[in-house]
Amino acid sequence: MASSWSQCPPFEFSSKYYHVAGDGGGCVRQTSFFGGKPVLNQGVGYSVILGFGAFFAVFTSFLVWLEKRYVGSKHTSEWFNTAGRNVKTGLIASVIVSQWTWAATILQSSNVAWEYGVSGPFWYASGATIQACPSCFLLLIVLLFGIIAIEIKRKAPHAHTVCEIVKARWGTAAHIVFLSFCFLTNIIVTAMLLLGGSAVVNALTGVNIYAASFLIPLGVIVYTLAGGLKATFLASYIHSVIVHVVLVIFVYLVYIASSELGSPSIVYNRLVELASKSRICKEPVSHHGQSCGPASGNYKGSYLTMLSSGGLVFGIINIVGNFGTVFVDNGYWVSAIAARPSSTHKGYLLGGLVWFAVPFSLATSLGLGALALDLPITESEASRGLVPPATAIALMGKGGSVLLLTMLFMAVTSAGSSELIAVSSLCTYDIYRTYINPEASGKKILQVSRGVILAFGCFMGMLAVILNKAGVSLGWMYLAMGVLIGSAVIPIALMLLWRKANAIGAILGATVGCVLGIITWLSVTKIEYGRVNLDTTGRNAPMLSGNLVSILTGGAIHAICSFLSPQNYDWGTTKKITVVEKEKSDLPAEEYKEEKLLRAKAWIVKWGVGFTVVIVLLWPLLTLPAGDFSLGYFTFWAVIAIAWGTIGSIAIIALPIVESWETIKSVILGMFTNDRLMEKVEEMNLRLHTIMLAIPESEKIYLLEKEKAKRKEASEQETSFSAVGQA
Ligand SMILES: NC(N)=O
Repeated sequence: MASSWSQCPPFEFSSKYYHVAGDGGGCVRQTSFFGGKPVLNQGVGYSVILGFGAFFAVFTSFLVWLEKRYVGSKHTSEWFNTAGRNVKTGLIASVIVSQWTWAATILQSSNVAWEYGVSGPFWYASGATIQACPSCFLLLIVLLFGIIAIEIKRKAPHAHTVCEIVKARWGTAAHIVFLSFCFLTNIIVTAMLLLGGSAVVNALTGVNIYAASFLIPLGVIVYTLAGGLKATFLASYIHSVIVHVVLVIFVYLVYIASSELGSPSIVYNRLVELASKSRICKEPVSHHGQSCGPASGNYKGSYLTMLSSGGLVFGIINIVGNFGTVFVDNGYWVSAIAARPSSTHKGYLLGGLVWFAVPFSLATSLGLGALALDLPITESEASRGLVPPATAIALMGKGGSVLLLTMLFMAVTSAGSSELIAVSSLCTYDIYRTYINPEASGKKILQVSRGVILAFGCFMGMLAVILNKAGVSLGWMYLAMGVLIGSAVIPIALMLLWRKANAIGAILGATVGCVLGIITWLSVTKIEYGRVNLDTTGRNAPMLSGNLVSILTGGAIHAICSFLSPQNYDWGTTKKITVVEKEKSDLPAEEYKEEKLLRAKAWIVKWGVGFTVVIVLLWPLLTLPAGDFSLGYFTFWAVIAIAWGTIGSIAIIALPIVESWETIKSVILGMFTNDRLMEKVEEMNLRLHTIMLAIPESEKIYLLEKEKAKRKEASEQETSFSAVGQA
């Protein structure tokens, strides 16, 4: 393990990233990993963006058509925007996973692993509060939203969006305020998707970053336009499958199969060696912003510890921002609305547990892998999300970059299509139907929904171009999101959970909390660093204070106002929100029964709290005595990452197929045989027979009509014969 630091390269395994200076001036590290040179050619980049885009546009539209043709679903505006409120557990879980898997989930999680070591992926996946209790809040956020999802079914069963519920409960002023926060959330999430997506496509293939920003949303617009929410759900499943297959490949590569790493003990030994205090990190053996030597702010400078102050600060910022992007993103409300009431809670729990593996297992592999390979990644490359592509290239060459590109494309497009639907339903139901045309027909609603998808899709591209031009990075946006939208989280959650919560408190909490959060963020930046720019505002201290002030003051103001003047609301008006097209539902009425929904709520609270205690208390508490991990402890950690990734992937791939087997069978039968048609004819016969039994005259009328039709036919034949005879 003892290396001679004066020799070049300092480590045999990373020799390709070092060279001896021509003037004999010693060892020089490569100044960056990518060095502006793409690994793949532009043709591959355009093929992935346009090829996958076109494939998904055609394939998903075809699946939706098959469902219409052989399963008999009617494509009304309600179906377009709520998928019939009948989506089952497995598909809901897969939707939650793909909707919640952003470019940042793949890229930023590995960035924090590269910065803080093992705590980074855990903090990303779980979010955290205090060092003594590095908790599982991100998972908790999804679990908590599971409770909200059940409350929607109980208290606003016909709602289409979160803002419809706000208006029904708190009136127009609150509606306008929360509509603005919801749009802001969609814009922030969309911006992050395209910033991460375009940066990686550009770094790996050299495709122009602005062209990538415009072309990535193209395929998504087409299939979302064609099939609405159901299309995004079907595409989400396929995207989830691809993301999880690639995830498992990378995890196994780093810890089992790769010739460069290939076992937890190699990764462990390398991480110990790289963080050694005796390592020389001066120019030009290493450059400013590259990882070298002990990790600052970590216990004993180790990458193998949960005791990391940087990780802790990131964790707190993470929890605030992610509360915002779940609770204030209409996309999650739309998914909850689309879920079959008996599937909602299980779908959210399963989705939350499976999603945990994406940042945790992937970043424990690719993020730590980047460190263990001593890659010369720079701070700027890491902030743009380029840690995982660097590791993928180092381990697998071009194949790795194609896999990573594919995985990222899936994440960006599936989360992007969910954002399209989220914005489209807000514009359609909360602006058009509420303020412009309250009597709008289903057909008109469908037209407006599609128009908004097209418009917002184009806006997505322009937004990414503007942000890229302004130099905003994925990492900066990820940390800033909680400052901007955190203040709306508690008021929006209390809307369905607390009868005393009043309108004025909600409005003041969200707006004043946001303004105070921004003032604090910028003031701390000015005081700490003397100047306010993208670099200084993106540092940990200002982001931490801005995020905390925003969410806490938002909640405190709302709570104080509501205690002073409680609304004592009974959810009467939210229950009266109406659907546009009343149609026969396939759901049995008992799906909406109060006792059943209360049982579901008790279930999600029990299991949500159970899982949270395990991950919030047991898991982190067990890491405290470990301090700087031993080899055995790290091996156990890596095994958890591998197992969680593998089991989660199997569950999310298999369950939707098992649950929808009857529908799949029915489509296949319908496509290749007449069995389905015959089944339908038999069912119609049975229905007619039942009607005739119930209304005896109907049989007499039917026989008379039949006789009349026969006589008519005979007389027509006679006329035509005599015409032929005369001729
Ligand atoms: N969805 C997130 N925070 O990756």
